[in-house]
Amino acid sequence: MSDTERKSSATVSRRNSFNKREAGTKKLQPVSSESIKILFLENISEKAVEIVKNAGYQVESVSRSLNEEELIEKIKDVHGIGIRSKTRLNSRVLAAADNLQVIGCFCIGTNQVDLEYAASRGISVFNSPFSNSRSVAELIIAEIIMLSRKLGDRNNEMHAGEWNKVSKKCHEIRGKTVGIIGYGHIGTQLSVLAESMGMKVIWYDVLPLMPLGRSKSVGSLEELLVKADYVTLHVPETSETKNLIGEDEIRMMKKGACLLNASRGTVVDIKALAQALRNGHLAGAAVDVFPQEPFENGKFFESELAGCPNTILTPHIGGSTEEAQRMIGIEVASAIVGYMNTGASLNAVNFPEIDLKPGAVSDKHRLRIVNVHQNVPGVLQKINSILSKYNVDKQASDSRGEIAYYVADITLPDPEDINVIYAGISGITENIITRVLFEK
Ligand SMILES: O=C(O)[C@H](O)COP(=O)(O)O
Repeated sequence: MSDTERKSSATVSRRNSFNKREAGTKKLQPVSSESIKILFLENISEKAVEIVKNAGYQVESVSRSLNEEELIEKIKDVHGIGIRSKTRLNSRVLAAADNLQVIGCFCIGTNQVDLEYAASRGISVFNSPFSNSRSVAELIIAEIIMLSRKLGDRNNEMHAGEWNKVSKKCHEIRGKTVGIIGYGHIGTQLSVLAESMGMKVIWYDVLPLMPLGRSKSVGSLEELLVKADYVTLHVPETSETKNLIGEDEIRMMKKGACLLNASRGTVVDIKALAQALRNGHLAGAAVDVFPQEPFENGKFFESELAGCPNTILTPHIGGSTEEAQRMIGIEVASAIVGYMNTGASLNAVNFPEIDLKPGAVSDKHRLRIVNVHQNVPGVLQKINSILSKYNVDKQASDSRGEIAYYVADITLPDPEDINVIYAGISGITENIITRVLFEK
């Protein structure tokens, strides 16, 4: 659908619904909530499904991720999509999404989405920056103990019928040093848990941050690698973190140290890690994330790490607990509904942030204009000249990079005027998306 077709079909549906509006109604919402289509992939929690259904939207939930071609087909007519870490929303996929207005990443990471391209198309992206951090931190604590007691190997042996009672090279974690790379939501949770179990905590972050408890920041990654008995990664996937831990960094680690990665698969050079485990430089590793991960459960998985000594491999389950998924479901689904119904972009990761509170309830024809436009001089003047005939109750605008976001509440003497306003604003050359929301 071309931009012109997109605009005109929206005008028609909005006009029809506006005429059906009942007097004395109070909540902002899109023209016709029931025509909004949301696609959820990767087994997003039932709680999230419930929230978007309660908003009146249509929702389709698929338990797996989709590949690029499948996505291009499926994303065509949806207004919102919910994904987790596996689904790649690159510019080719997003270019096919004619109606898409909002993306919900039901996880922490947003590296799987081309955020800048999404913004340039007026699509806002939300995530859940901390709801699964406790689950990841608990997994790391469990794995530190498992590695220090070589539980993975003992478990495998027992299942294979071999009794192997040993204490050599098995240790308590009390008094040992854990080195946390990335002191964000997960790193700090882990810091507190590890310290409460008697571990010494050192950490390294590119930002100056407040150390929790008795933890200490170190001046460089190298210093952390040299000092820690357990090195654990909690960084996002960026160009700076790609292969952050390679052959040289592994060599710097203490002989007999362990490496844990529950961040992103690209952060560790898997080949170098496998080699260090096989030649005994490292005593163990726990890896939850991989450069290539299967799209769905039950698929074949292979890695050079398979069969390495004292190596725990898990299928990207750091955040996979009922508690985390429920919390993430509530947080991100509410952000999607908030954005669709009121235009609130607070905490969006790629968008200017506006959260315009609706004014006192009125029995007049009040509506909200939500507009994304190119961030160039003169656009606000054009919008305001279109709105100058009407009473603008409130307005707000903000910009981020190449896009600007504008939200205004206006009162109309004649409901039919909405068509003039909509056509005017969406017809501005710099317009990216214009939406109209009603108090119903
Ligand atoms: O980004 C995250 O929050 C974690 O990697 C978990 O991702 P998941 O929701 O795909 O398990």
